Amino acid sequence: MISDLPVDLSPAQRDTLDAYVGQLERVNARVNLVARPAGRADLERHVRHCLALAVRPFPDGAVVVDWGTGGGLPAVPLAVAFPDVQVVAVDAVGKKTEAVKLFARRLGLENLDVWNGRAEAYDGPAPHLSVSRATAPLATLWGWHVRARQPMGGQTDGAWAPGLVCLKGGDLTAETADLGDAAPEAEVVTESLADVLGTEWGDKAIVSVTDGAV
Ligand SMILES: C[S@@+](CC[C@H](N)C(=O)[O-])C[C@H]1O[C@@H](n2cnc3c(N)ncnc32)[C@H](O)[C@@H]1O
Repeated sequence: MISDLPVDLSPAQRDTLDAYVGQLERVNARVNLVARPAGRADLERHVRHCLALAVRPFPDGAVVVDWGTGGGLPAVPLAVAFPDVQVVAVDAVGKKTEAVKLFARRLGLENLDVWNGRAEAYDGPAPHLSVSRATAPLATLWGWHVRARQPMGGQTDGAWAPGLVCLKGGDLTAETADLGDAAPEAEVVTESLADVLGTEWGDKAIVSVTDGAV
């Protein structure tokens, strides 16, 4: 069973994540969903990475859009961890969104929807929060979020504030500066994953972007 998760999950949720890893491994053999190597241990590592976003809860009832979900990362792990959140997995590639639809059906994830198309043209359920991993620079992600978002109508103590929460790696100086130029009102907070997942994750971070809108 998948271990060392940065969040407490029930045995049933862990079983679902295990089943997801199995499905991803099988489908990835014919549709390129996750970059190789993509053996079971690699895929479990991707799930662990995505669940770092669960260091803070997403508010119950929130719509959370995952821009550029690929094989469902982080959409699927978040839908498993937060059954009271509606997650929408967005990707431009139809084969990928078809695979994520299959996973949602097979895993019984009723809170996971899928939208196929380019993020720039998204007209699915409006996000209160957006998430993303390895898809686009911060300024682009923030632009997609702001164009599509709806107000949450308040903030939940301890939970992520309405806005963008994404997983990033490497030097973020240029990306953050570009976001500042495009959206001077945006506030960026970067948290090292070393604190969440251990020191070997020190080159990766959770980056959250808000602008005071709730
Ligand atoms: C490197 S993959 C990352 C996939 C997944 N988030 C992960 O962490 O494994 C980037 C994904 O973003 C999608 N993508 C890139 N630009 C996009 C856009 N403008 N609209 C929708 N999807 C996009 C690609 O099709 C691809 O599946």
